[in-house]
Amino acid sequence: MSALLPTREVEKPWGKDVLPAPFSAPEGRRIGEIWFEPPEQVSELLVKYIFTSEALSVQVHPSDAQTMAKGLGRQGKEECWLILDAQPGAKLGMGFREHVSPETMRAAALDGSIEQMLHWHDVAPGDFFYIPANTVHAIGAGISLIEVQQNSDITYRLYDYGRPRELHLDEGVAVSKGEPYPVERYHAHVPARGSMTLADGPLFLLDQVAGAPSGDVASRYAGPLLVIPREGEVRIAGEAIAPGNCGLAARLSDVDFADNIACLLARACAVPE
Ligand SMILES: O=P(O)(O)OC[C@H]1O[C@](O)(CO)[C@@H](O)[C@@H]1O
Repeated sequence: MSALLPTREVEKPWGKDVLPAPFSAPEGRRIGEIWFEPPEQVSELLVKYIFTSEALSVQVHPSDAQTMAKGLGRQGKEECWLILDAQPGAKLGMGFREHVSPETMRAAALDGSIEQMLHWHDVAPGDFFYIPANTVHAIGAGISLIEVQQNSDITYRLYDYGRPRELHLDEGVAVSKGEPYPVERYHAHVPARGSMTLADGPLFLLDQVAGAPSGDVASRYAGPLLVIPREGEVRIAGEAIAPGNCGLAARLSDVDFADNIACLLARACAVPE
C-alpha cells in the first residue's frame, strides 16, 4: 500500500485561483484548502494546506467534551497553523482585544463589528500558532499555511463578511471564550530548517525535524505517524514523498531522513474514553 495520502481539493469563496507550486488549481476553480484524507491508522488527525485571497469567516470550534455532551461523539476541533507565506500586512485574528459578554459578541457578530473586536496579529513565514477549541479566530487574506487539526469538520461561523453562507450564532456564541488569546503561550517562531516541538499534546504531537530526529523526539513517536515534507523528499518504506504531499508511516523506523530534509511529524495522543 502506498504511503502517500490521497488529497482532496476544497473550493472556498476565500480561496485562490492560482496556487503556489507545487500545487495548481484546476481552471476556473477557487481552491482554499488541500486536504490529506486521514488514514485509518491516524484517523484522529487531518492535515490541510490553506490558501487565502480573502479572510475566512470569524469562527469558533467546539471541544471534544462539548460535542460529546451534545451526543455528536468526539468531534472537537483544536488546530494549529504554520505560516508558509504571508503577503505584507497579512494577519490572523485570535481572541478578543478585551473581554466581551455573550450578548455583546452576538450583537457584534450580527453587525460585523466583531471583526474589529478581534486581536489581529501580523504574521510572517515561520510563525506558528496553536488554537485551542473555543478560541474565536479568523485567518486573514494573503496567507498560505499548513494546518494540523483534530479530524472534525465542525466550524461555527459567527460572521462571514456578508457572504451568503450559513452562520451558526447560537452554537458559536455558546462555545466561544469572550477573552484575549494568550499569544505568548501558543505562538512560536519556527526556522525553515531546524528541529522544534510545535505541539506536545494532550490531543496530538507535532514536531519539525531537520535531518534525523533526536532520540528524544524519536521516543515520543511510537506507532503510526504522518510525515509532511517541507524541504526535500522523505522516503517512507522506500517510497519518496515530496513537499506538497503527506505520507503515512507505520513506524518511525520506516522513515529515511536524509541530512538535507526538513519535515513535520504528527501523531495523535491517546485520549481517555
Ligand atoms: O467556514 P470557513 O470560513 O470556510 O472556514 C472553515 C475553515 O476554517 C478552518 O477552521 C481554519 O480556521 C479550517 O479548518 C476550516 O476548513
